Parts: sequence; C-alpha cells; structure tokens
Amino acid sequence: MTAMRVDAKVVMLGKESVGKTSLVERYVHHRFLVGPYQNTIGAAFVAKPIQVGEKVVTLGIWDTAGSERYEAMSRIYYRGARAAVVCYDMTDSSSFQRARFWVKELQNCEEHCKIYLCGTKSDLIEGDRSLRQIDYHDAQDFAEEIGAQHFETSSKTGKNVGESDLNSSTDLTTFTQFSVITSTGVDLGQKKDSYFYSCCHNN
Ligand SMILES: Nc1nc2c(ncn2[C@@H]2O[C@H](COP(=O)(O)OP(=O)(O)OP(=O)(O)O)[C@@H](O)[C@H]2O)c(=O)[nH]1
Repeated sequence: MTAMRVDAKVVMLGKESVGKTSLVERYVHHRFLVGPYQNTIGAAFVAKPIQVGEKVVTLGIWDTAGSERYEAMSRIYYRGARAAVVCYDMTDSSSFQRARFWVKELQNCEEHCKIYLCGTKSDLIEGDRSLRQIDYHDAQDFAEEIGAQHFETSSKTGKNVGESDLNSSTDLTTFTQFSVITSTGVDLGQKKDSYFYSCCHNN
C-alpha cells in the first residue's frame, strides 16, 4: 500500500445536518446528492489535489460527524489542521451557536488553525427569505471578531463552492473556493505562513 502525502489538513466542523458532507461532495465531486439524509458516522476522509501556480498541493479533508455523540472524536480530527471550515446552516439558529462552540474550541486548542466561517443552504433562503435565521451582518461581525473569513454557500446550486480559475496565483481577486493559495513555488512544508487557505468564494 502506498502512503498518501497530504500537504494541508483541513477539517470540517459544525452541527449535524448543516451540510458539511454536501460541501465536500460539491467541492470534490462537483455534485449534490439527493435522497434521504445520512449522517456521517465518526468522520470521513477525502484527498483533493489542486493546482496552485506550478505546484500540485494535496488537501486532506476530514469531514467530521456533527452529532454531539461524536464530539470527542471530532477533536481528534482537528488536531494539526491548517484550516477549519466551521459550518452553520443559515436556516437554523442553533447551528450558529454550535459554530461558536467549535470556534472557541479551535481558539483554545489549535491556535494556528485558520478558521473559515461558512453559512450553508443559501438556495433555501433565495427561495424564501423568511427562512433566514442568521443575519448576514451578525455572522460577518462574528467572523471579523475572530479574524475569520466568512462565506454564504449552497452545495445544491454550487454557489460559492468550487474552484475558480487559478491561472494567476498572485491575482487574489480571481480566487477561489476551497483552495489553498500559495505564491508559486512556495514549499508548504516549510513555510506555513506563506500561504492562506480560502474555503469558498465570496462574491
Ligand atoms: N437545500 C439544500 N440542502 C442542503 C444543502 N447542503 C446540504 N443540504 C441537505 O442537508 C442535509 C444534511 O446534509 P449533510 O451534508 O449530510 O450534513 P452534515 O453536516 O454532513 O451532517 P452530519 O453528517 O450529520 O454531520 C441533507 O439532506 C442535504 O441534502 C444545500 O446547500 N441546500
């Protein structure tokens, strides 16, 4: 068996059913699975090679189970993560409280992990604005308070999830969704701070 080299570990965190698996499915396989919701048990792993400038960088994405029953297990998966995508469902205010919980955890236990706050299911809100339970500005204020980037996404439509054109790794305005960004030729293994990770594109 050959060992896989992972350049950057990314962890998905958030309450159950917020849409973490769907985000990963959309990002990695460009699809949205319909059918009965199946909760993640423990955690799932997927590797995603991406082209960054002239380099290929492999993201190792850990999709954790949101159920509180697996909380202790999720802690194992965020250890050593370069980035955490902390998800909340924009139609479920309790999921935002849960997102706050994970942010606090990361701040206490993984201070070098870069946090991305990700609102999910924007298509539902576009269909019916009354479904929105988390005001965009409240989430944005929270993101600013914790020094995180904030995105509102839909895995169903693909909005703000996916890879945009990485033709120019120095043109930050054309970036990106869910991609590690480096300046060309940077050795991720040695220069942790010379890249940043962006989970989703904010229009
Ligand atoms: N309309 C809509 N539904 C979504 C979206 N993302 C996820 N869902 C639905 O929300 C439910 C939960 O999605 P998952 O991706 O399994 O959620 P999860 O956060 O991985 O859940 P756990 O594994 O329990 O932690 C499923 O029925 C999805 O189809 C979205 O962008 N739009």
